[in-house]
Amino acid sequence: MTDSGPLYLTDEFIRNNKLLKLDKLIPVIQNAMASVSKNDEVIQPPRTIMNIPSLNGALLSMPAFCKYDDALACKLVTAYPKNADKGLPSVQGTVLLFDSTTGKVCAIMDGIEITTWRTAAASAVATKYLHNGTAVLAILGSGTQARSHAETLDYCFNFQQIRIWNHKYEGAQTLTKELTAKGKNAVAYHSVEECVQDADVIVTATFASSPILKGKWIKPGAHINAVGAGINHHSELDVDLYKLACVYTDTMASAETELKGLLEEGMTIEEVGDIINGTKSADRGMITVFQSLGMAVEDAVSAKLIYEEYKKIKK
Ligand SMILES: NC(=O)C1=CN([C@@H]2O[C@H](COP(=O)(O)OP(=O)(O)OC[C@H]3O[C@@H](n4cnc5c(N)ncnc54)[C@H](OP(=O)(O)O)[C@@H]3O)[C@@H](O)[C@H]2O)C=CC1
Ligand SMILES: O=C(O)C1=NCCCC1
Repeated sequence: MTDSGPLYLTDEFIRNNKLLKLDKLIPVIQNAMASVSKNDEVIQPPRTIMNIPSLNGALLSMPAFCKYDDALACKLVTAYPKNADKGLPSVQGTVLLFDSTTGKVCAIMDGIEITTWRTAAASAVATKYLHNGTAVLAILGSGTQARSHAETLDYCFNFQQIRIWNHKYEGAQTLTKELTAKGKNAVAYHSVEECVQDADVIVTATFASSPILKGKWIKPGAHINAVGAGINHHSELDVDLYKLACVYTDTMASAETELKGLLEEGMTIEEVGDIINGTKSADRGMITVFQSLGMAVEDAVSAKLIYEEYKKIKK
């Protein structure tokens, strides 16, 4: 019996062959978020986060199984915030996709495309279920996640204006120019306060280790997708903002450890999946925060989608 070994799909191949298109990815991520909040459909142990302080880096191990998509996978991902100095992405990874019936590895995939788009897709789903307005999008940060969030949220909600702030203004200008070249009404800002004033939807996607976004700047009813993980996953927003808002996350199992600081402040946190499933209802008049942690099941269902799309083009 011959075995040619697992398929290997690079980020470039996934990107060039459009194996992760938003119209297919968003429903798959929505279903994964909903499934997490139904007890029997996802197996996803809290991820291992190995911080390496001497190197200013971290390695995360993220296994998951999703019954609905029959997706069994494990992502290993690193976060090295200073990598831009070396011309490398800050977040890099590899996803192993397994045959769930035998445990055999069927594909090895680079993890940048998956991480980039599944994170933005999760924010889009959260925005859809927690918010009504759609006029102004403000993005804090101008890196990979800022880009994918601009594209994905605009694809879903067709914003009238996209505002960009970055701690280095040149980054905001560069992303603004890219968006303008794609026909968007995009504006770069020097000040966070001005950038988020009257914004309907805000994204924070930075490595900031102390708050960059304050509650007093946010208009009532605005929705925030807090994506960045600096020192921890809740370092970009000030405590006043969390106190003003209804706070949601993707999985409480990870929140117990990764959002311990917020829980210890007495904050109530709920899963977006419960809102999708209709088992809880969102108060849409309130400021809402989706504290995105990132889930292994999102990687698993994205890898499965890529694999299925790959099989179609190879037929
Ligand atoms: N929730 C989730 O599922 C995921 C979360 N993440 C997190 O999202 C964040 C962004 O990741 P990604 O876009 O891939 O990274 P990038 O390196 O591509 O972008 C990082 C952005 O943060 C800015 N930045 C860096 N340091 C600071 C600082 N001290 N204060 C304010 N801004 C800063 C950078 O600006 P400049 O380049 O000009 O220095 C850049 O705009 C990270 O925290 C990452 O860990 C990533 C993947 C998934
Ligand atoms: O979910 C992920 O993938 C990540 N989350 C936090 C930082 C790095 C990647």
